[in-house]
Amino acid sequence: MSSDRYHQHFTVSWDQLHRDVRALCHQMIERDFKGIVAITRGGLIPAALIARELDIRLIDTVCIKSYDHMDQGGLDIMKGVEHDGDGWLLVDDLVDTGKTARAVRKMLPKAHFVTIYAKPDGRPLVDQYLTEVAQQCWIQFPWDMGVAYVEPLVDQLKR
Ligand SMILES: O=P(O)(O)OC[C@H]1O[C@H](OP(=O)(O)OP(=O)(O)O)[C@H](O)[C@@H]1O
Ligand code: HPA
Ligand SMILES: [Mg+2]
Repeated sequence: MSSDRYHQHFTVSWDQLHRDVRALCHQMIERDFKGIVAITRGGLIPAALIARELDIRLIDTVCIKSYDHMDQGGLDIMKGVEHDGDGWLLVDDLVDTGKTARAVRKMLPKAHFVTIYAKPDGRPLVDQYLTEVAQQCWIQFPWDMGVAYVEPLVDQLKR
């Protein structure tokens, strides 16, 4: 499948991401987890921020790749875990089609699965998320962006 399905962008700044992760942590404050399993690579930064808020020191990974930028390919699972996720928090940055989530759910059926952002097709696969984003929207994360000079509007209009 290709990037044709994305018609809009939802740009997330570092600051916005941090606030969104903290808001999700507020909803989990009463819970006690054995540790976090982060789904690489997108889940790593939310996992680190959640670990700090909930004082979790034990962190493992499931290493999996599905996309080359906006192009979805086959699932490449490079590393799993040796348990069923019971008592563990499973973290990814987002769920889109749900293909990644479905595969990880099979590996860790008992984990509490959270993402920061969720699109409608993948939403039923996670236990908790903070913000719903339209299916045709590409979520642009801060680690994929840089700060750039923008020409003043008057100069742009001269060209
Ligand atoms: O619901 P899906 O359609 O499966 O898409 C969601 C997955 O895609 C992205 O990972 P990606 O495979 O791009 O790897 P990355 O985390 O290393 O960027 C994202 O971080 C999720 O893990
Ligand atoms: O909307 C998205 N943004 C970033 N990575 C992704 N991987 C699947 N969907 C997305
Ligand atoms: Mg990912």
